[in-house]
Amino acid sequence: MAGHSDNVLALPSFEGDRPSVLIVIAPYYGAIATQQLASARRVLEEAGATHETVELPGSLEIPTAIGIAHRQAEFDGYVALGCVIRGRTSHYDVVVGESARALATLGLGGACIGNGIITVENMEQAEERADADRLDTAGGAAAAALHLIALQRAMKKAPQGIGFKPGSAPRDG
Ligand SMILES: Nc1c(NC[C@H](O)[C@H](O)[C@H](O)CO)[nH]c(=O)[nH]c1=O
Ligand SMILES: CC(=O)[C@@H](O)COP(=O)(O)O
Repeated sequence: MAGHSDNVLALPSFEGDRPSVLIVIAPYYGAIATQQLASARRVLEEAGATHETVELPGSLEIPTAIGIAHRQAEFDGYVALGCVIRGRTSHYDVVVGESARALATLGLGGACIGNGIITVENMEQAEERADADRLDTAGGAAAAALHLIALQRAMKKAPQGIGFKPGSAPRDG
């Protein structure tokens, strides 16, 4: 199960061209991170993807790490895993908001990223979302990355037009 969805998509198949995925995790809460990693790896392996894992101190560093890997390595996609639990100050809003915004910006820039950063009010909510037999948000994030990789590959194979697109020629005058 991935989150609250009642209509989870089937994993894409890659027909021999195995995607390579980098898992970027901030194991801020150890037991939660262990569950997230196991679930994300299970989903990636079910789809035939290869994977590597890097760790960062906190979720705020995850987008920067993915940006570095996207510029300097050859991964097809990325799974961001972390757990942010609200404290007594506004720092929660910074970590949650900025990590989500930065990941979305990287995605719009062409990185295939599944965002599995858990953002919750308390540990009970975190445990429910990290549990592969309950909400399994890490598995859902791995699946999301795989779907984006499959989409990117399908689009690259789509026939490209030659010259101008109909109706796009510059108009006189
Ligand atoms: N409070 C949590 C953090 N805070 C640390 C930040 O993510 C970051 O590492 C720090 O501000 C230095 O840049 N990180 C989490 O992943 N989860 C938290 O609950
Ligand atoms: C998400 C956080 O940064 C938070 O856990 C830090 O706690 P606090 O806001 O009490 O400093």
